Amino acid sequence: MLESKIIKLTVRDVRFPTSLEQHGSDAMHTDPDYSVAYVVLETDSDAALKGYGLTFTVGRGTEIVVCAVKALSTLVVGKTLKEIVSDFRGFYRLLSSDGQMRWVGPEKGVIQLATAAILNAVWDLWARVEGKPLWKLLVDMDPAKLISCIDFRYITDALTEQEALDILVKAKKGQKSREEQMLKEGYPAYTTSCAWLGYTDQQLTQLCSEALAQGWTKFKVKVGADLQDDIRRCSLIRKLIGPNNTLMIDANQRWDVNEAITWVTKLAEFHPLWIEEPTCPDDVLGHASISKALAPLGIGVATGEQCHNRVMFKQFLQAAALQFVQIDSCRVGSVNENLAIILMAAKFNVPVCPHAGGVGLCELVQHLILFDYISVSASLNNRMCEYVDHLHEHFKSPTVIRNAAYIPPKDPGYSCEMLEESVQKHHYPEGEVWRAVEQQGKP
Ligand SMILES: C[C@H](O)[C@@H](O)[C@@H](O)[C@H](O)C(=O)O
Ligand SMILES: [Mg+2]
Repeated sequence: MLESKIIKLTVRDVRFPTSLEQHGSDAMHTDPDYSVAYVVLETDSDAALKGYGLTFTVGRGTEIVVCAVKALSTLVVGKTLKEIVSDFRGFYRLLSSDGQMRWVGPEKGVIQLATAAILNAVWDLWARVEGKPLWKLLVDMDPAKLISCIDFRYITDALTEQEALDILVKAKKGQKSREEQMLKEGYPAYTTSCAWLGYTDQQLTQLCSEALAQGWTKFKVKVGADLQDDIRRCSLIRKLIGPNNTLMIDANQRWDVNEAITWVTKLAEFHPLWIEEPTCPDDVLGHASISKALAPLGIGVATGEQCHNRVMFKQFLQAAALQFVQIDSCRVGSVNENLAIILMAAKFNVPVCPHAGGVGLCELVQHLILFDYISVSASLNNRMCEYVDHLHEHFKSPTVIRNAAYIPPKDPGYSCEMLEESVQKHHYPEGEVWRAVEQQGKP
């Protein structure tokens, strides 16, 4: 089936009106409608084999991403899966370095989100053809083959191919037992569902108490709009979860560098493990200053959900500007680029704690973090994967959480396939959900 040829790419604008109830709200995104550019690759295979992919976006931005996916589609349609995966590095370059399209990137912003959507669909297709969930495809793959999927251009000063290979070969030891452990216990998660910025104190209290009862021990709170509110909310949640559970705070890029240091210092009494996205996501040296200033308070800096590509992550790592690497399955160039980031994090000995939530981000990124544990880092120390309890019901193979841990998916593929009924209902603007929203006079 590797010979299957991709004969058609469709992409749809699928949005969920999450802003109506303030789900997902933060200091910078006050009314997010969680959305995806949803890609389906059709093949000429007898088995009606398809590959499903997506990238996460927010509301009106989706139509631009859909356009970019269409613009890249000619590079994938007509290729066989074999042609792609036998030189995956070359195919990544073809998409990311196209002579006319790269001007609107390169390897950043909308065009990189579109690249992610397409490549996620290709990886999904490949994993389906191999009959394995994506994490297992990666875990079983020969290290040299894995390395051949990565574009090392611009990162060899931080990580050479040989070093990457050595990391993978070294981590072969104990791989089997780590895989068994994951299948039994799952990968540890934290929840962001309790404390979106637009939630009332009452909602926060209720959701947090429910989460505690379900066994959650690690919680993330949105901060950054108003210091007094932050103090009140952090104090409330710290009281609810007690001194031994873990608290993280997330400012979604709200502050200038010095402001970040002053503000977070005032929240230090609540003992957050990390401050996430304190300032502009491109400001490597700013993050380094914040990291340095907050280290004596025992607070680390986490970032990555809006980090363009492997080159930015390289600089963050080189400058000791982050203490937690937040990979995102849809922001950078799919599995190919995330492999590079995961391996660089291993070289620099910085834990990977993925960003998830949105639509489908949990479904996808669980595969990458399982691979990280089983085949790269071999450690759970200071590591956990984000979980948000929204919109899973729209997926064919939704995430399974047990005892606050991700249970490894079993279905073949990259867990990107959505229920066709959900796609149609939420298709923007003609889906029935959006027609109803419009009739009620909401945005
Ligand atoms: C707009 C989104 O909900 C963000 O607030 C969200 O991704 C967040 O930063 C997170 O870390 O989960
Ligand atoms: Mg965040």
